[in-house]
Amino acid sequence: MKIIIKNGIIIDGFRNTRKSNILIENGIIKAIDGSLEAVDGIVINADGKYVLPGFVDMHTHLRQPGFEEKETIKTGTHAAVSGGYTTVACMPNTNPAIDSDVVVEYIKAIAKREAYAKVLTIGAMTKGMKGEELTEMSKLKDVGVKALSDDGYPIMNSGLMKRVMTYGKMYDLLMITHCEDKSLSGEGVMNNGIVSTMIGLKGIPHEAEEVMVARNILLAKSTGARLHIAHVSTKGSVELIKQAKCEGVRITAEVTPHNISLTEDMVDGFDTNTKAYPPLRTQEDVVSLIEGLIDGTIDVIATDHAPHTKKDKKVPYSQAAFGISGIETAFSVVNTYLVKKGKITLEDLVNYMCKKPAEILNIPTGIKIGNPADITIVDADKEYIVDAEKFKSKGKNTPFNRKRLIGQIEYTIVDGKIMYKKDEGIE
Ligand SMILES: NC(=O)N[C@@H](CC(=O)O)C(=O)O
Ligand SMILES: [Zn+2]
Ligand SMILES: [Zn+2]
Repeated sequence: MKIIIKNGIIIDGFRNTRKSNILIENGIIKAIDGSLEAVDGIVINADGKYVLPGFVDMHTHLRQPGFEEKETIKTGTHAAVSGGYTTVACMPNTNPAIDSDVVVEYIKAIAKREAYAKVLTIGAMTKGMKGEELTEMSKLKDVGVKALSDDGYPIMNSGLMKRVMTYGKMYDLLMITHCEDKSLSGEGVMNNGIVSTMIGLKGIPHEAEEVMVARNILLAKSTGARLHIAHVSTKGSVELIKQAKCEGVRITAEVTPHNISLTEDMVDGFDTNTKAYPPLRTQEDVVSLIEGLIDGTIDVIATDHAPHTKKDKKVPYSQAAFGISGIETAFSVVNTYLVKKGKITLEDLVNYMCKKPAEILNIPTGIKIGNPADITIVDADKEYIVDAEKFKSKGKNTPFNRKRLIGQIEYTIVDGKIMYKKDEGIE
């Protein structure tokens, strides 16, 4: 099957932006040429649109197996392509956790049958994510996990974390850490500060994150493991990561779209859709996270797509589940709050949402001849009002509901197949 994408502005991921045409054949980018003529295949008119490499999300919760009422591999990847993502790496906090080769194979089998996007797996660091016993990393590596993480269940025991990193280094597996010192975050449900005091909710202090960022940096330094800090949310963490990079520690980091666009003030009103780990922080933190992206301290924007049911969220704030369903709004949030405000360019967005995560996960990316045809076409100026009820995700839990955002996904092409087209359900 052939597809030709005509007259779009191509941001190829190699800092070479130009107006041209792309020919896709047998799932591969076959030619990029301004003089390409129509072929006997599908012609997509991308005039006035941007043609980008497919987004890569290195932090997605697909919930299957075990929490299919929140999301499944099918609905989560349907949401992914409607958000412009062609590859997602799924976190292991499922039930059972992704802590053995059997669970990885199970996910791969379902993804092969049902997924709209490519699914990579992240294995657990400890069995059942209990923070007690290491998983069999060599087996996980053999079945293709891209990284290890106990996301959601931070490993409090430093000795154990050091052993995880020592073995992780042996198998050259990326260590993705959710940095939260439970003894400091305690019963907290939002950022600890003026707002939490005013509205009477228990706070999570910034040092709950920073203590663990610092510890994990020290352990990565001594073991030589490759460390990736998940969902960085504070100014102090940015400073610690910056210093670690200066010292040559093998470290990368990500931020979420919500942590670089919203602040703790949103919690006033008790909308449980603002509740996530890490919590929405202060304006000073937001500024520092964006500076971190710009100066290269932070490498990646990852969604931490964390779908929950209405039942999980329709409870008092303190009891609601942590997490935001974010994969369908990620592009427009980053476009609205960063690109349209002149803080970063669309080329930068491609760097944070395609290039860097693909490099860290060691998968091909970018629009160049011979690469898999993973392509997202966007209208960067189109405004729309978010309607969570229309999400493909089962999780309608978004703090952006009914907000006006700029930028819409027009097409998402995975391995040369159109997996999403705006206004048209592709089932
Ligand atoms: N981010 C969240 O608030 N929740 C995540 C877990 C996590 O990423 O820590 C979830 O699985 O629901
Ligand atoms: Zn986490
Ligand atoms: Zn997560």
